[in-house]
Amino acid sequence: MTAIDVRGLTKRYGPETVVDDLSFTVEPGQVTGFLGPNGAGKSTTMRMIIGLAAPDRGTVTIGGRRYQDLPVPLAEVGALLDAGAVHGGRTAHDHLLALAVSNGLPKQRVGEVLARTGLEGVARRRAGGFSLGMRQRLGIAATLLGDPRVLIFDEPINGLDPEGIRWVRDLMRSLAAEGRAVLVSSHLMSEMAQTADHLIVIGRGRLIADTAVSELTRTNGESTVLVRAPASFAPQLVAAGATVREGLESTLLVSGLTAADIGQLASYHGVALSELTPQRPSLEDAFMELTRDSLEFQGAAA
Ligand SMILES: Nc1ncnc2c1ncn2[C@@H]1O[C@H](COP(=O)(O)OP(=O)(O)OP(=O)(O)O)[C@@H](O)[C@H]1O
Repeated sequence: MTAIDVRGLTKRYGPETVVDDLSFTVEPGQVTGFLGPNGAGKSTTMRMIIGLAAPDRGTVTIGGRRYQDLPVPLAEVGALLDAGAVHGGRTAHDHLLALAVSNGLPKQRVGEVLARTGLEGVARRRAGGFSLGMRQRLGIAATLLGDPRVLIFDEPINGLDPEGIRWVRDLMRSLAAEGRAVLVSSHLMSEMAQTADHLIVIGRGRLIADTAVSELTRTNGESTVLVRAPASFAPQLVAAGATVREGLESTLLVSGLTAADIGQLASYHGVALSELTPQRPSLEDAFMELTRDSLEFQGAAA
């Protein structure tokens, strides 16, 4: 069954429509990346999914039911929208215990989620003194308390160090491998390329793309070819209609011609190529291409 089903979701704040007729589904067993430039409406959409904001139009269901109708919400969906929202005076253990008791969840889950998030050693320390990375782990531990089938994380790697980022990435992947649906927002495309199986891309509240990660990089983004050749070849490429940029270590990054075209051109001019490598467009390139028209502020052309 579809884990999260968003249909025609619309939210206005004053005159602004910040989420605009948005429809998508989040499937179990995979990480779905929720991407968009700042202000695109990702957090607002996530807040509507878990009933923290009311849509002006449209519906959201989790496993076929509205969040408000879930008997024990934490047992169906865990959401981390703001890692800072932890009672600083409580220990990590007591924070989780209070959550478990008030939600009618078994107390032994506290030890289990502390273990899963690597917080056992600091369980008796006050959360107020935690580093950002530890607070993030504690926030994630709370989402796992009810052993939910659906998990929602808003920018979970923001501000983390490389080790913390890797830990969050591995956890998301393992949660999906257990058959859970994982929706994770980010504006870091490179991160999503390594974490997500599927992508929902939005801009100005509207759906821009709903696609497998592999498909997005295949169909979007300008493809380039890395060429290693004598410098005299650059003007010949330009004359043949290519756009040429300088790459690292005296390489040329060529767009507008295929590798086969470049090979033929080199042969025609008697140029010896020592490398000719088509570059796969990065997810970052694909994303920039997709969202170019939906950015609120565009840098002026140099
Ligand atoms: N409670 C609110 N009242 C008024 N405007 C709001 C409110 N919440 C969000 N907005 C506006 O809605 C738009 C979308 O914000 P949202 O936080 O959902 O975007 P986002 O994609 O999560 O962006 P970011 O990556 O910057 O967090 C923004 O223009 C924001 O200023």
